[in-house]
Amino acid sequence: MWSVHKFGGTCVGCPDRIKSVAEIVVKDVSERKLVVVSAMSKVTDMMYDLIKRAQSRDESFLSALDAVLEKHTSTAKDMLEGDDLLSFLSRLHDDINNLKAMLRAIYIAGHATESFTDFVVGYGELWSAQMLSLVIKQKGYDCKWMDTRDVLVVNPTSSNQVDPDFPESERRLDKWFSNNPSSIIIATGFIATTPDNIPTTLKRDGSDFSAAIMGALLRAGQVTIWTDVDGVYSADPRKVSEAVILHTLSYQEAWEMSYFGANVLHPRTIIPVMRYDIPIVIRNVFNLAAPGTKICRPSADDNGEHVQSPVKGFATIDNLALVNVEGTGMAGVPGTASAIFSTVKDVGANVIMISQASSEHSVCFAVPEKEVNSVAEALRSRFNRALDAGRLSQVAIIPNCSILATVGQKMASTPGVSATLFNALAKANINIRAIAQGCSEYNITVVVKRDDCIKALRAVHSRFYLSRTTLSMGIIGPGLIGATLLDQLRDQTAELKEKFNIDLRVMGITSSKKMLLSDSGIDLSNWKEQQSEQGKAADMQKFVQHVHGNHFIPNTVLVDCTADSYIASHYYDWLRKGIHIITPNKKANSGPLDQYLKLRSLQRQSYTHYFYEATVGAGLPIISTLRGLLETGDKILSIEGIFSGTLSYIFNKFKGGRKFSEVVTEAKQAGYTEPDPRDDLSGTDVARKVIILARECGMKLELSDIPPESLVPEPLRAIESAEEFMQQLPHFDEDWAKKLQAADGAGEVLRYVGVVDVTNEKGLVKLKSYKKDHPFAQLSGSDNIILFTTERYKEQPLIVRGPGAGAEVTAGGVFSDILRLASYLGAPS
Ligand SMILES: NC(=O)C1=CN([C@@H]2O[C@H](COP(=O)(O)OP(=O)(O)OC[C@H]3O[C@@H](n4cnc5c(N)ncnc54)[C@H](O)[C@@H]3O)[C@@H](O)[C@H]2O)C=CC1
Ligand SMILES: N[C@@H](CC=O)C(=O)O
Ligand code: NA
Repeated sequence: MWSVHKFGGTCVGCPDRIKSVAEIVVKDVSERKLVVVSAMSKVTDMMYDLIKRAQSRDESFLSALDAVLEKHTSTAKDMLEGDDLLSFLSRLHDDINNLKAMLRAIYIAGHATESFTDFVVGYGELWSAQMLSLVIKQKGYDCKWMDTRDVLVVNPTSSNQVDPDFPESERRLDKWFSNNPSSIIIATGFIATTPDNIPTTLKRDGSDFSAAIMGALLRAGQVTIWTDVDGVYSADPRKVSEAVILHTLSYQEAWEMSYFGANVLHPRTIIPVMRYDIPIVIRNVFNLAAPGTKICRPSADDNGEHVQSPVKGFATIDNLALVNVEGTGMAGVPGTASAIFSTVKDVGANVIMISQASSEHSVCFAVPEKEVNSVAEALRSRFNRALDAGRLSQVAIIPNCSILATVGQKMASTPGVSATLFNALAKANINIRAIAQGCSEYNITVVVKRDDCIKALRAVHSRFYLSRTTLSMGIIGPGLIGATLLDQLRDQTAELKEKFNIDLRVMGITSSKKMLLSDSGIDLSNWKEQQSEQGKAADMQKFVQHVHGNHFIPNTVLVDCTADSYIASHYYDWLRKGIHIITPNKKANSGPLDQYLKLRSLQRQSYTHYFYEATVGAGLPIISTLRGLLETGDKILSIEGIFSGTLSYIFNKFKGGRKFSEVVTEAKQAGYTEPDPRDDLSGTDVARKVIILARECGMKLELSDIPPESLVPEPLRAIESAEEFMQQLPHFDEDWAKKLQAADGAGEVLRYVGVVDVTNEKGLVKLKSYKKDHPFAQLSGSDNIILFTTERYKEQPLIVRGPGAGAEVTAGGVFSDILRLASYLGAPS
């Protein structure tokens, strides 16, 4: 059984490499071996350059020819010795003399015919084949070299390609073997002959094609294509760093991948071997340990890939434009498509993909960008009358497009593949301009904006191949909650990556003064030092652009850990850009009603997520509980509770002769208060939470509809800074002591409560006294308690209770929103 190998120009680029190739050949234990070689790297270009110089009557073709001679002489001297060296050099000199004469003729004529050119460039292969065969012979093996022009017969076709004449080539091959019996043959790639014995070449990717034809002629057991990569990747590794080597591909898959720009093999290469089911193996000459990629007929246990995916790989083509021919006069008119595409053919443009909906009102197709204007012009002139009469409404061009092709033989008959694909694109906020899938189902092609292409490629690759959900995160406001969140992320990201395939990368952290940016993810163990040493002046626009513009991660989330309404005013714009938002900041949801409604309606229409569980009850599941009730059809009657961790703490601790101002200071130090504690004491923070829940229930309330009972002493309300307020507060301790005594005397406790009265469409926020056995009186620390009275929970309300403020629980609530987002985006649960 024959084994065929092909080594490209880089594999035989210098003496050492030629020696390693010889080593690989002799180590192949196959009974008989045929090795196809290209010219040494750069030599084919040097040969074309000789012709160019001679044609333009430039005498320097002589010195350029000397350089060719020198390259091969020194290579041969480095590897060969004795008679072998002498015979090679003597033949080389004869060849160079012949070339000199040929080039002189071209110089005189000022022109080179195609066959003359093919003859000249083919010398590179003749020399590399001879040198390799002599190196193998010197190792003590029987080895012959073959000028493939004696064997391989091809017919040129109209499209600058050639069709092999298999029967004639087979006949000539048999004859060649009877004259040159040997178990190792080194054959020239790229070159061939016409049936009239005129030298020709196999045109583009010729040497791979030579190897495939030889494989077919010999009915070889395998054709190995040696190159400088470990095999075929699931996507271009320069664009997708997580791309993996595919162990097997079917012929059709390899064909589709290579058509779509993946550097696999020219599709033509596959045809001859496919006919006889001969596997092609792509291997790395510089990494013999890598098994490579085997292209073959799929076997029953084909899916030895480490991830069982119906999709094998992804490829892209850039620099395309779509042409859309549209109009009501096309439907049901036979010949329209034929007229469109014959016009495109007349322009000589190549149609890369076609899509037509069954309403027949439009035909859309992709062509190379550089050809689109002439295509559109030709169509407008061809359909001039139809356009004038309105039967066609337009011939439109959509420029700057790219194709993303998803390839896999197992996609056929696997429902859900396209849904997953489109879902991954939707989640990365990528708009699809056109779609094509043939009924062979090997390939789903989508057209996207060129600027989106790499992001699209990464989104679908990670969805199918790695099922790893990668999030690019930007943290705004690293104060108490933000910094605690960063600590929690630091401690948990490795585990999330390993166990759940969730890859969280903080690409930026910004305070109001300084921002720290990273291209691959900030090391969270010392972000504070990095921020102070490398931080740049904060600039929200640049920050967002950095975190979102990073194309190597398909999804972006901004985490707003400020209490700033200015930051909240950006949410609309961010969501529109496809950026997900997570926040404990209450300002957006309790701000002006019209802006809130606009934000929610945008979010509901898009695939972008906005989560804010920590805005009410910090980490306690308040928003999610309410959502669960509403979405399952329960009817909320009222929500009542203690919503302020700060006020809960204050009234839990304000007893036994303690001073009011002291307890407030403690709450602030414990991290329960808002950045300005007056937001808590004034009841505004509770009013905001009541508004958030009321709006969640569909009530259209403004913050001004719920005037809270303020606990901020009247004279301190106008004070500028929070610090000064805290200094002045002790002056009012006596007033507070009296209030407390009054309640205590009545056997009651003070509690600051909020009520969402859904039945009467009202909200209420006030300080109330409760009997000491009331559930609200039983709390401790910063506990919140929230009672949901609903149709289903009417007799006994549904109660959520627990600490409702503080760094760890709040950051934990934000973190769990981040993980919810990851799971919405496809992370495993
Ligand atoms: N502390 C708690 O227990 C809870 C807090 N929250 C909310 O969490 C948010 C953060 O609270 P804390 O961390 O306690 O406050 P904090 O004052 O410690 O942190 C806020 C940070 O945001 C920064 N900041 C303000 N404006 C900014 C801007 N325009 N750009 C960048 N950074 C800016 C501040 O400099 C500060 O570092 C607030 O919205 C608060 O309502 C929600 C639930 C509980
Ligand atoms: N300051 C707030 C923090 C949570 O929203 C509170 O005290 O509840
Ligand atoms: Na919550």
